[in-house]
Amino acid sequence: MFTDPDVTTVMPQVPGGAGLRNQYAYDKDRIGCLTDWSARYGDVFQYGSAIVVVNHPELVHQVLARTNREFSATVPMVEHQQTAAENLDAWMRGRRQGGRGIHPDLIEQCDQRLDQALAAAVTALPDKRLVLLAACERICGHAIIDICLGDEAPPFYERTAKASDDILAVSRTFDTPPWGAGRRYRRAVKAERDLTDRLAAVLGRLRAAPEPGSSLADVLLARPDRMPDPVVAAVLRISLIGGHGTPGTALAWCIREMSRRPDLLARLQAEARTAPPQAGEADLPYTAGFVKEMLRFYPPTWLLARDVATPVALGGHELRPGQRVLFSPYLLHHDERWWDAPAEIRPERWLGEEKPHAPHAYLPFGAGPRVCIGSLLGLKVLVRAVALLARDYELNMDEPANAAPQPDILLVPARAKVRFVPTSAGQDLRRS
Ligand code: HEM
Repeated sequence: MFTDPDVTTVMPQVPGGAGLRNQYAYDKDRIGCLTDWSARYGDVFQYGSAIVVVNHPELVHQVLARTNREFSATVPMVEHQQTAAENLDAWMRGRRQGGRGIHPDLIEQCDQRLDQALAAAVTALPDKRLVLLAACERICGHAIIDICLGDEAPPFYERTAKASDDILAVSRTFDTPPWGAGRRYRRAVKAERDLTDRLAAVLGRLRAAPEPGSSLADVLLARPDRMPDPVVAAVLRISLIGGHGTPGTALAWCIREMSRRPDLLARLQAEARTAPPQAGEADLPYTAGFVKEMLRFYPPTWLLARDVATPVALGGHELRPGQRVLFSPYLLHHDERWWDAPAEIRPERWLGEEKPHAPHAYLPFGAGPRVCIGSLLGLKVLVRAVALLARDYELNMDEPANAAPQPDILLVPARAKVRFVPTSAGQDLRRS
């Protein structure tokens, strides 16, 4: 447990601050630099005057738990809001409704639809070598759009992919340069509005001619407490966008490791091939452990940020507005102080009753008031996608070892190609 010292101390600084030499070193090897600086300067240090890096689970937890108060996070755009405070308020109200919208009970109702959607998404991929990341984004994106919109899904596939790219491009990171931000921001606003308008039209049609169905839209519209349409549209819009790039990136890491590690693949195949049809996560414990381990080893959101909103003390240091706090789930997930043998990929570590890590040291979905709202849905999509691919496909990946981690806005595998070849065993199982 980390306890704040009573006395405020001077924060260690990276010598040379945010100067060119450090920026160059950081751009060459972001994770290596942050790891090295943490080892040299401790769990809280300053990089230039504006950036504070925090690398202790207890302190990161404090920052996440105090978000929307002493710390602020980027707020997704909400229509018709005049001020930042109104926007935050509207977003948090929408989030609460959205949290209800993708409640576990509702996700359960979509199980069968999800399996069909995943199978259809993989089958629809061209039968040739494909860029791994793009293929995985398509699989997860299509599946989530299908769960959300049912028969209304197809016109949304390409638009959501574009909106997701445009919105990701305005996400703030350590190094986002200010130039071009206006144009990028306008593009993101336009893409998001376009989705909102199209969703409003879909909801209008579904309300006018309701059909019992199993998509998330059907489930939300059928709720007895009648959620207002703009809220249903907001839940669906954030689910479409959130369900695209990040789960796609996580699936790409799963495929890379399945291609590199025949021992892991054999266990995944054995479990998937003996699981009952419509298997739930309880029938796929090793697969679920594998997915959690992949999210530990390669957290797509490897670096998160919060801005200091009011003067605040953290770990015995005074922080002031204008400073940004950075913390890396990747660093926490690979730290021997909080994990046993973190450099090894071991799905088994997740099979026991106890959590395999120190408190607050596992953050693939963030935490606190701005935790990911799609964590349950994201996990479910990944577990079922991995089971489907292990059961029915041979994964022919070019040089998986070359798909090295690239820490950009997300932690993505470097350009690698894969071909999904249906196996005869898988086809027999599907027919039976
Ligand atoms: C493996 C899959 C996923 C991962 C690793 C992931 C990760 C994350 C993380 C780390 C955050 C918090 C960012 C921060 O604290 O600044 C976040 C936020 C968010 N996620 Fe996910 N996510 C995943 C899937 C999804 C899905 C499927 C959805 C949609 C249903 C979704 C919707 C969102 C939304 C709307 C937010 C913003 C919450 C807010 O700012 O209040 N995510 N995600």
